[in-house]
Amino acid sequence: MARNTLLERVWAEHTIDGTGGELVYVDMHLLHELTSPQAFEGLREAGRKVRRPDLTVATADHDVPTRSRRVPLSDSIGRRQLALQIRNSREFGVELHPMNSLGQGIVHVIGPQMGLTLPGMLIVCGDSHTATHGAFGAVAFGIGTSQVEHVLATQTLRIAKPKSMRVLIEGTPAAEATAKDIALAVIRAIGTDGGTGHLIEFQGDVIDRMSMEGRMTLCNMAIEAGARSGMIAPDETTFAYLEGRDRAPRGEDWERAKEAWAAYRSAPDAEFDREVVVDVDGLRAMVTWGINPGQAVAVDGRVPDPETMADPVSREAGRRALDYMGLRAGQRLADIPIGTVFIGSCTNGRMEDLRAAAAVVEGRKVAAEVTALVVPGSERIKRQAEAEGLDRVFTEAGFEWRNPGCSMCIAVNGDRVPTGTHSASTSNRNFEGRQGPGARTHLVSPETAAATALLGRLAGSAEIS
Ligand SMILES: CC(C)[C@H](C(=O)O)[C@@H](O)C(=O)O
Ligand code: SF4
Repeated sequence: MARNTLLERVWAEHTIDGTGGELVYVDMHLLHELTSPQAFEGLREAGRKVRRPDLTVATADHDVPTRSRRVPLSDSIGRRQLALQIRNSREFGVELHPMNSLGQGIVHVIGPQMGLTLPGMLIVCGDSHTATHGAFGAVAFGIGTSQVEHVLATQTLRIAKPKSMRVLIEGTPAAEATAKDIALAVIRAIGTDGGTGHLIEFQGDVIDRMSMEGRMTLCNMAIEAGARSGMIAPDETTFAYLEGRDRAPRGEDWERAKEAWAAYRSAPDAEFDREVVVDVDGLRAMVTWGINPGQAVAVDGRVPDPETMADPVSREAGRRALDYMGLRAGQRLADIPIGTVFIGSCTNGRMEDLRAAAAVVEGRKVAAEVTALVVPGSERIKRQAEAEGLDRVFTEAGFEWRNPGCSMCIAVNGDRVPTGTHSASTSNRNFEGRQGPGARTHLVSPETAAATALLGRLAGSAEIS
């Protein structure tokens, strides 16, 4: 039985007395347009209100077009969902950051950016990558549409506590390895079902040194290791990120909050339901070669041979991956021609990601055969990047500079990878068809995506000098 862990502590604080721990209170409910219309419809039919509109915030991200905001949406379901979101938010008094507003962005980007995401909170959203918010020491996880309705109506959720799992990251990665590369290494090590039923707490010196953006990238991908969520104990890095954010506490409240937050950590003698150590010593820039995020190797490596894999499940998955990806065992990753490069998503669409990619791109040109796009994670990030001149760095190199949204992460509004061609993408999922029918996705860091765009083949940023 787990005890004295960060998860246990936050969970206990949210358990509603007399319910045997099965009912928890929700501090922040985030909404997007895809998984909320039916939930509001349910409320309407039952004649109910939103219990705590002050703890409920909505944004438009999945369906928004990123090319031009003025053109009619090509997708009529998307158009309907966006219209319903506006109507529902008005009718139920929910704060909405719609398309073309300063607050708009991918839900997992705007929560932290606005200071809505704070240590010790219990946060839910009808979206699996809600795990991202765990980077602040919050318990944050995705829920289904019927649960969205339950939270809207009651501000509570009936749910069993996940098991707790410690992933201790050890060793010193190579300078080129980013949080994304560490995330891919973790998933490769523990498997895409390695975290099933658990909430992962990441620990170790690498985590202590990691920026908030990096921690969000890592927690974002905990879900791709099968976990319910990811979590990192708050520290000075967390506080420095939050200080002065719109909704973060201020003045004396800030001092008091910081003191309280410092206690959100697993005790030295904490017992987890499961513990694993992942060694990232010397880790290089990583790239996926297959159709799940665990099928990853160093970018200067070769496509593995499934026939040499001891585990029959991995062998079969490897065969299937090579078939879908059109790759041969032993082929150099660097020989795969890349037609599309996508920098964006809730995994790697933040300021630090855009700065890192721009530093690689600056003064260089995108290879002739590559279509490359940068989609900032939020409108504020877009404007900040423009203030820093990053948009010009990208556009002068031949990248398209888009409006914020989920975009090519999930192939909406025509932001697709052409069938049968390869993309380098900073998103988090490389499942068959994820970036369009027959699209062949390679997951990478922003730096690797940038270098790949310049060379027209998979390449780490170390290759650009
Ligand atoms: C649409 C939404 C429910 C989905 C999720 O839950 O993750 C999406 O954001 C994704 O990344 O596949
Ligand atoms: S950016 Fe991608 S992973 Fe993130 S919420 Fe949007 S569709 Fe899901």
